Amino acid sequence: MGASDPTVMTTRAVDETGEGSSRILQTRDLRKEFGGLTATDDVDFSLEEGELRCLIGPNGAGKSTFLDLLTGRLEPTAGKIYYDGHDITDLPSYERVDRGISMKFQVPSIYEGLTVAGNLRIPLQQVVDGDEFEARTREILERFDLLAEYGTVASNLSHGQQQRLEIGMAMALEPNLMLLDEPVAGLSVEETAEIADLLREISDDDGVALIVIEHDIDFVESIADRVTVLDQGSIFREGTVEEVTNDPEVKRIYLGEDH
Ligand SMILES: Nc1ncnc2c1ncn2[C@@H]1O[C@H](COP(=O)(O)OP(=O)(O)OP(=O)(O)O)[C@@H](O)[C@H]1O
Repeated sequence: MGASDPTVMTTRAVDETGEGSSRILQTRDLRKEFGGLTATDDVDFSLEEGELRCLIGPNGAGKSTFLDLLTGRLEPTAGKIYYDGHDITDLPSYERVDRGISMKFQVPSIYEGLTVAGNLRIPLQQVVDGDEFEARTREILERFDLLAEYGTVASNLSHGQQQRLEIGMAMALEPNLMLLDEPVAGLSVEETAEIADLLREISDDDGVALIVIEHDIDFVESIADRVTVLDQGSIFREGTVEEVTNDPEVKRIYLGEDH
């Protein structure tokens, strides 16, 4: 996609009015500089509703910076972010959350001193009335296989359970787009498979679009609809898992020749 491509301009103009596009997210020339370093280099990215996209790339490629721009944790140096047809570039994080963008960061952001149910109540109280509260808490805990841990203090959960709780907390907000930074880092094979199943379900059954940053290429292969490869702040390749993992240039910069 180039800035001079007239079809891109037309699609985006329609998108801004919210008409006729199934894209949940688009960025336009999105740029982030840190001093003299360009971490995000004029990125044009788009994501369809309900799509599960993995973001891969070498260390320092700009993956976390890109996600932080989408969440509003970082302000872009230039460029635009469109969500559901609307320009959200200048919206603060909490308004993005209100509009349906949920985030799960690399470092678990659960409250370790609260019980599992207590953690879930924090996002739930933003969306559910008193009457439904308890039923909805139990429903989510059951779905994320945590009902037996209802009263457990979160610091006593396994790492895999903590990750599931945090994804459950993100889902409690009934998002349309969920952003996850390395959700299976440090998990066992079994725990990783559980998270893979959950993320596929969230995309397939709930119709939530997901962007998942991940280094574990086997995990990427098991979940992604499409993959975006970032390198030096730019989109290097985009395609199906097969297209991307079989690309000799991607193998060279990222996967290693013998993958
Ligand atoms: N707050 C910051 N101040 C200065 N430079 C930063 C800051 N955050 C990131 N960078 C730099 O921006 C570049 C992109 O970093 P980023 O963390 O986005 O990459 P990444 O692809 O997520 O890497 P990794 O896979 O190692 O997490 C790196 O060169 C990094 O050192």
